[in-house]
Amino acid sequence: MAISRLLIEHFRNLSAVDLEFDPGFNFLVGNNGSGKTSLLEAIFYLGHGRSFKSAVTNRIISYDQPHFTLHGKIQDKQHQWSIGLQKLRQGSTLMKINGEDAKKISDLAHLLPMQIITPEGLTLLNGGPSYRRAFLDWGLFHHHQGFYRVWSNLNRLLKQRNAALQQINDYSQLLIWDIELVDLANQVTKWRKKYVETLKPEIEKMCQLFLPELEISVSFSQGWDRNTDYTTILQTNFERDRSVGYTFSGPQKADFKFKANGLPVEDVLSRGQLKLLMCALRLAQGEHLMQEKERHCIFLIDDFASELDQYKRALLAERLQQNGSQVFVTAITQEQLQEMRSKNNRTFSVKQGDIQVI
Ligand SMILES: Nc1ncnc2c1ncn2[C@@H]1O[C@H](COP(=O)(O)OP(=O)(O)OP(=O)(O)O)[C@@H](O)[C@H]1O
Repeated sequence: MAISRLLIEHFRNLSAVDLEFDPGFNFLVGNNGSGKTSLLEAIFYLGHGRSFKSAVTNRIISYDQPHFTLHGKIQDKQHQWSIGLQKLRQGSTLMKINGEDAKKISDLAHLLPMQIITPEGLTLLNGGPSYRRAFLDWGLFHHHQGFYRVWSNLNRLLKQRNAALQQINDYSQLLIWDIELVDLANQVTKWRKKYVETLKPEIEKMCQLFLPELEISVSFSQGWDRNTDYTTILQTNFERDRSVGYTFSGPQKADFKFKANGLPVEDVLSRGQLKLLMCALRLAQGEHLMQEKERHCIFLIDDFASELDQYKRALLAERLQQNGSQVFVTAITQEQLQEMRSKNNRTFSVKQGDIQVI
């Protein structure tokens, strides 16, 4: 999957951009504040319906403009799609796929599997468990067609149960929710466990390459005691859940943890090592998708040079070239990109929101 052309209107400081990309490497070079990250953010927005930087969409729309518009042409070996997304300041979103209205952002997300390697992305390792659940669920979303429906139902049901907990005083009143909740929780957990099992060898291989000096181990916790069935957990936790006002245990508490030589990575690794581990995880997940589903991810790499030494930069470049994905990389100067140069690449200069091919 690759973006061949992208039109952007009123997205941060990118007021009018029309670019044709290389299916391989695309380098974005420019000074601080010129608009490099904004371009990555626009691509990310097209595939997720949200930003990786800001939760408030109105801050992304160019100042004094009523909306932003993104329009992309996407292609794989056999197919081509035209996708569009417009976000209005008063809140509504319009989405189109091949000229037809798209109802759900998940339709766009299916077309554009993406991996980001940005400073914000370090939350995968040093942020809360929700970031690591999102990592696993990203994989399940792209590997299992039915995952999104089950996952959405699970979240909806948990919300309803939490609201009900504040109003009832007898567990029997919750049973109607819990029978369905247990089924959904078990299904999501079964998928997550299986995914971790199949991804683990890929992660180990990639960690050997990027962090050979460390022994990285991964572990999955499902969100409740693994020796007790979820039905029993919900029943026995009822009074506690009622007193805190939400469902304390369950798949909404699952985590996927990483240790280096037996210690939590966020406590012992340097920032550069954390960045390398993040690269290893993102690459492992992208390559796993390619092997299982023959689908290429698009890699968005912001501030590529920072915190990586020359050798590690070359290693990341080599690995990305081998897997044949489309890659977008930002840097302040062209020199920082020396290790990334390959046959297929295009370089863009970014100056105050104006982007030109060099
Ligand atoms: N809603 C908006 N409307 C217009 N401009 C904006 C908006 N939000 C942010 N900006 C500006 O857009 C510019 C784009 O910043 P961006 O993060 O893309 O820079 P960058 O080239 O990645 O810089 P750096 O190398 O410092 O990371 C900044 O100057 C910022 O102040």
